[in-house]
Amino acid sequence: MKTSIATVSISGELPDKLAAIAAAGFDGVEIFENDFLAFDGSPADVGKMVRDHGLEITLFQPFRDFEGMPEPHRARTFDRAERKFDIMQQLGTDLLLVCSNISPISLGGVDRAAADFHELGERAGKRGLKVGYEALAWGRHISDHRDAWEIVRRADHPNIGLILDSFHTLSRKIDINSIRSIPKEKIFIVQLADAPLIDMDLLYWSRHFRNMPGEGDLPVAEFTRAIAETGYDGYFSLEIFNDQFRGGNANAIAVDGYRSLIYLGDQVRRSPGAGSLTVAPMPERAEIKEIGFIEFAAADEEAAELIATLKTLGFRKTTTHRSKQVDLYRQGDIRVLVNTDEGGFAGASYAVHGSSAYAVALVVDDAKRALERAVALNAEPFSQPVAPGEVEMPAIRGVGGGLVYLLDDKTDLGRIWDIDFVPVTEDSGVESAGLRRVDHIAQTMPYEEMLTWVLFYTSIFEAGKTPIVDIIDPAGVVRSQVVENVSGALRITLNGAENRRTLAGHFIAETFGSGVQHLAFDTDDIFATAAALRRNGFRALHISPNYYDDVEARFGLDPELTERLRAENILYDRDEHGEFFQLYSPTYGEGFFFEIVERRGYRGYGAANAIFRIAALKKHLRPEGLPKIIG
Ligand SMILES: O=C(O)c1ccc(O)c(O)c1
Ligand SMILES: [Mg+2]
Repeated sequence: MKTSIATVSISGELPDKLAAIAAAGFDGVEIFENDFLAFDGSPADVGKMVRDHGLEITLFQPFRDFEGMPEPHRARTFDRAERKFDIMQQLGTDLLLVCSNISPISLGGVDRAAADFHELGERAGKRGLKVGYEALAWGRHISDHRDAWEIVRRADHPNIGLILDSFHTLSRKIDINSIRSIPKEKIFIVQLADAPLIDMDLLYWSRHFRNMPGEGDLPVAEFTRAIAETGYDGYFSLEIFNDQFRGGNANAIAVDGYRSLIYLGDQVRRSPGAGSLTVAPMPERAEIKEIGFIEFAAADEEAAELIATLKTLGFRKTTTHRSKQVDLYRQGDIRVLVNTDEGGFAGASYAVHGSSAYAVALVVDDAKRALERAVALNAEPFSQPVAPGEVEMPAIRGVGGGLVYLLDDKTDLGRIWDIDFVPVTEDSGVESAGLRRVDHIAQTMPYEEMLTWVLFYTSIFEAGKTPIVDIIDPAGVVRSQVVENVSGALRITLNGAENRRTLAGHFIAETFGSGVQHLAFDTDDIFATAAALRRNGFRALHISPNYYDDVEARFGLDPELTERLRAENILYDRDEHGEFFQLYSPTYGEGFFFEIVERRGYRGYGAANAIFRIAALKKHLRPEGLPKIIG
């Protein structure tokens, strides 16, 4: 599989775009005409710059409003094409993309268009160039790749072929199967883009909302599979028009793009009939069996406050690390590590972000293979020295520069608590609150980063994503999307903040980056848990009484249940699968908090309650700009 990306997909000036594209690992680049026109240098200069980066120019585009023009426009259109051929020869590329005509004066007729292409093929052939025809989803006469293919077929010229673009085909829900009967040598190149499902005008959707394969909702893998089944093994080229990417970080977008293509190739490679596609093999997506631990970096009073909170939540210190200042707090299957070591990555993380849950360990079937896949997908591996005899945990860098450790039961990784830790007996003076496991981990990030991390998790791990929902904060909207696996062992909510006045935005600004903003633990009996927490001295987040009147009316609750919810500050929700109960802590530090949930079949995350608990949580934050009050 040869990889390419259109310059239009990346932010910045042409030289910056090319540098980012090359650094990310692409083999080729489509030169988008506007990027070329805005660049102060000759076509030959651009060609040299591209090749100096080790890239190939896969095509020059777009050439618009060509086929079916009445005279005298027709003659002028051919003159225009000759001028573009001149540029292509100086650039050093042999393929021109012609997109279907949108001009109101263009004439229909498959044979007329085929004749135009035949003549263009003659002219291109004289110069050793080729022309590919692409059906725009909003083309005036041609808006379907099947019609474009019929024109190419009738043009019957070796220098005229078809260009398939997943967006144009999938946005119109055109039968993918129709691709399988196109001869592979007539497919000159394949362009790929995904998009979120939004019901809007096709042109506007395409020009502003495309995203990388796997980031949206279109069946791009099925589309690619159909192409692979033709035997095509040429370039797959990303062509992403996206407002956010245009303003984003060129390097990060290019890395995401490359990851999306490699991941797509891997998905297609695994299906029967895709044998022609040359893709380097990598281990399959790793199945997450449980959350191994969550590790906080903390120091001084913040560490003391965290430990005190963990105790009121019913956690007990059970073991301590042999060589580092790291203690393990346990309850049910939940393991929370508190790392107060000044050395190592935890110390460095603390210095930058303050106390935070900077590392999460995921238990997979085979940690080594999971790491291998992550690295194949350009994740950044992480390691640091360990003391002799201690276990070296494979890890990759995750959200906000934090760590994702990978554990398994196959190796010493499964015995890490016996090897690296020694038991302690400490009377914590608190009772267990019946917390059983981690329900979900909420990571907060700037909105622009969300697609990056959705792709990161779903490409490396066996997990799917839910649609994005809007969470209303009194100071703005926060977008939330869930990455989860079928067993429920992995549930991560990604929250994208657009401004710093929201609870999520405040957290990012004050902790200097993205990270885990809250942890949700699961109980079998929320009322028993609430009572135990109260006895431990835990103070639940106070919820407005108005909420309970509404919830009782909305769900038709028994007033006795409403009264119990109100007394314990428990939030309630229901979906078609069952009921949901939520209890929150106040915020700590710059907006971190804990949540406790009981699921009675319910599958969501209480989005309907978010507006109420966010308003309540925000009351605990110090006002913006005021100095922190100690003590
Ligand atoms: O939006 C457009 O006009 C446009 C141009 C060229 C393409 O290849 C395409 O997919 C869309
Ligand atoms: Mg296209």
